[in-house]
Amino acid sequence: MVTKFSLFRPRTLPPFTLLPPPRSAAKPRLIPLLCCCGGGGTTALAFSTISYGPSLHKGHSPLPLQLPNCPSVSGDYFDEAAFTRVFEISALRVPSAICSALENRLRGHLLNWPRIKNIARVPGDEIDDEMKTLMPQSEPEAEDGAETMVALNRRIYGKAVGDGDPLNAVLYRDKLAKNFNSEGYARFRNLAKMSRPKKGQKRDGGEKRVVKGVRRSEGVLVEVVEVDDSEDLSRLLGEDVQWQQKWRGSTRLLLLDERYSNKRIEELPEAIKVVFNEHDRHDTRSAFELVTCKLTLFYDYWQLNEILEALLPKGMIVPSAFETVGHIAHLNLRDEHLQYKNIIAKVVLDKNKPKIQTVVNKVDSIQNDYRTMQLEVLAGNNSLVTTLVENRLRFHVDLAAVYWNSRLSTERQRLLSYFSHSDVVCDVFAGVGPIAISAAKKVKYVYANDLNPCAVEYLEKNCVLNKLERKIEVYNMDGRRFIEAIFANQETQPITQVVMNLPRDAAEFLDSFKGLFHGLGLVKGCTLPRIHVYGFSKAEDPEFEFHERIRIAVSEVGFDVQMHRVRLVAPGKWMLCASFVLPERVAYSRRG
Ligand SMILES: C[S@@+](CC[C@H](N)C(=O)[O-])C[C@H]1O[C@@H](n2cnc3c(N)ncnc32)[C@H](O)[C@@H]1O
Repeated sequence: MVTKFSLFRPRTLPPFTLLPPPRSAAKPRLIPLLCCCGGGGTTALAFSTISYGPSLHKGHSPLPLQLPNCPSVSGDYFDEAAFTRVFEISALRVPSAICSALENRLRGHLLNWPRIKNIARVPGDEIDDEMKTLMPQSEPEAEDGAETMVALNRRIYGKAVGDGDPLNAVLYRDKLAKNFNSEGYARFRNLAKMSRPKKGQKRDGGEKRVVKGVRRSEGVLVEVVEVDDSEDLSRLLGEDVQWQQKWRGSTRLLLLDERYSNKRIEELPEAIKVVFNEHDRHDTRSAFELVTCKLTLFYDYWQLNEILEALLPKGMIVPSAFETVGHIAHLNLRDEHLQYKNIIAKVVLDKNKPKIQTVVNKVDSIQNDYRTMQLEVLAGNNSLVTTLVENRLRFHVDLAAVYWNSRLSTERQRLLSYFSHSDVVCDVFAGVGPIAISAAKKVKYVYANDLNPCAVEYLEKNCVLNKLERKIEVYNMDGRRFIEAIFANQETQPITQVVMNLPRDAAEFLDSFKGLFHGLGLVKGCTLPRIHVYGFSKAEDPEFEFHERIRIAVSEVGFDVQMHRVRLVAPGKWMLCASFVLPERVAYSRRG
């Protein structure tokens, strides 16, 4: 499987560039653009008009972004915390029961950022179903917060402490202590969370801002920032306890579009105002309110290209693609990337876990006979033995010792489509068996061969793994000898299809077919095999050039060859597949 990212150059947002305005007619706001400078990793603020959506160039950063090319930073390390960005956005806090209906109604006004749900939970106010049955039937008719809690205590425990009078704070605290653990209510897990108020949350002007309600998943955290000027009982009771405030019940946050950040209700669009007015906001028992939220996006949130774009030097092309073989991501880094190879590998690993466990880079081009790759493990575990699935078949592969190329899976499918159930296939360069084993599922019988003993070992394992060992016979020979032996053996079934997938050299093996049928006592006119031979060509007319090589190899000119361009393996270099029926004159010629 090949994971593709489009080739792109890092986006640079020059200060004061005018970008398309946000979706609303509202004026684009100027917000700080965090950028990294080489001067000891300090954060400098530049200003830029912003485009819509989340960006590492927007929001507030608790830490300066340190680039690996900064002199003070090691090329192998970066701090994930530098990718934390905090955005202040507005949200409607609404009763959970009506939240879906409101979401549909306000869709065009809700936050529409990738991978961020526009509904967020506020864990502290969740009520279990069990608890709901104990609650008064209709929320609006409920008593105020204190009375509600006393009533609850009575319903749950019978006679409550201080029965007859509202519980004072000390008694209430005492009661809670018996029923809370660090997670919240021991029995009603979601009811509330016990935590101490965070220090230093005083805002300018003396207002206390309580950050409340937490949801962190996939690198996203939503917190409600509530302006709380009531008596500071939360210090005593825990910040999530709504002591002497309205009892809201279960609520949800509908995150509003970024253009409504820091707006007052009066400034919101009519659609939201109408909804708001339908719910009497002056009713202290109503859960409906406009709140400010802190939306924090962590390293986990950002995508591979966004992280690499920020880490790699300006103007450097971000690595665009990698191949996956089972749990291994296989990079093919350019020279310019090599000094950042560990960082690139770490990000690839982080962003593709758990499927990817190992990241490797090809060290050299394939040059050896067994077509194996020189790989360097850059991140993750060191094992290059993996299992992968192709065409609903499983293959064990040791990338250090055998050839495998997932990019050829489409080509293998194309080839298989030419085979029928009556075919007998001979795979001369079978590797670990992607063609041979897939063919065995469809055709009558397969003879599979490879020169590499390790590939043959895996080929045999894979036959068993796919329960096809009865339909495949495996050989470990040189291709030329194999062709001669398999066609000379009277006991083998007549071969109808021959696959020769060794693009660099396979055409040179075609002379093995010359005179192969001569003297075998076969009747002239019997079915001759169809040969599928692969090759590379850098010629201007690759089909013509490859055809020529085939003609020369078999010393015959007058036969039809069907050509197929498989893929460009390098600029100007095609991999081709030529298919033809072995010409009679070649098959029955006298052997020299
Ligand atoms: C390009 S790989 C193709 C493997 C398999 N068909 C696939 O698609 O994965 C070529 C295979 O030919 C094998 N090979 C190389 N020279 C050979 C030879 N002279 N005789 C037989 N096999 C050879 C290599 O070991 C390698 O597994």
